[in-house]
Amino acid sequence: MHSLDPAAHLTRVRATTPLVHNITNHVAMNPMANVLLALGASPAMVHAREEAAEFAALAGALTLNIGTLSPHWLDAMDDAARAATAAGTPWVLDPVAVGATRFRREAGDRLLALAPSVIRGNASEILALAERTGGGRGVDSTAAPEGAEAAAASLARRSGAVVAVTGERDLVTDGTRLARVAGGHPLMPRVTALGCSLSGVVGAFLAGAEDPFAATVAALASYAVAGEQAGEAARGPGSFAVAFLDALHALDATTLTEHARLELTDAP
Ligand SMILES: Nc1ncnc2c1ncn2[C@@H]1O[C@H](COP(=O)(O)OP(=O)(O)OP(=O)(O)O)[C@@H](O)[C@H]1O
Ligand SMILES: Cc1ncsc1CCO
Ligand SMILES: [Mg+2]
Repeated sequence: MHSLDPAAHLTRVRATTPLVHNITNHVAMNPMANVLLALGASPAMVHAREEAAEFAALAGALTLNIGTLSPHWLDAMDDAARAATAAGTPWVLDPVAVGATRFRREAGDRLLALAPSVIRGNASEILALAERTGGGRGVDSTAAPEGAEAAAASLARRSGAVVAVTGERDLVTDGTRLARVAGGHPLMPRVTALGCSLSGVVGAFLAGAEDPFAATVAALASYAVAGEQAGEAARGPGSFAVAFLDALHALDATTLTEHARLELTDAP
């Protein structure tokens, strides 16, 4: 068993069916809900400003995603983040394409100031949020997590959040510890919103977790193992998307322990 024990976190998710409140983008809405259901969580996509704060206080975790943002949604996100923090509910920020436009940069800064528990993005997004470099190609990354280690660690220290950077090999840091998570499959970035959906899965693992760093590593490890297994069955992006839901649903604690490829070290 690994010292981070991802299997214990997966077992908790399955036993508790956490309610995950998501204010996500139009593209991710359906795939993300399906991924969360396949995992064994209970997703709810609730956006209206009139109810976002009230709902966030009921949920086990909240996730905010700026992928297809509008001013009204951003206000709802702000309300939801404040309500989550007041209720002690962990929340995840997914800063989609945060380097691309001024609106996204300002939204990223505004949500970052509300103290997310975890920030999960691709390498270009984390570089843009942390140090205004690494613009990416719209929502896609043009950088690798290896090049974002120092930026992720300093963002974690500055914000108090756990920072997860995904790509071929993911990394997770709380500014002190750094974990690398290998696995997944090259077809994963060929299916839209799998990263957005992963941010939802991180939310599910945060609900009721004592150590958000270990919970985030467990979420990414579960995704990596399911992705690897789906890749064996897939013939392309279409069949991969279906196989991935099936693999996540079938994933059990023993398989996760056997197949998770984790490295734990000190943050730079
Ligand atoms: N080349 C790759 N090989 C293996 N796994 C990968 C690869 N690229 C991405 N992944 C995996 O795909 C998942 C989504 O990460 P990615 O970095 O593509 O998110 P993203 O860019 O935010 O996606 P999106 O915005 O489309 O939702 C992660 O589990 C990551 O480990
Ligand atoms: C394609 C796309 N455009 C805005 S959000 C999104 C989903 C992947 O981030
Ligand atoms: Mg993304």
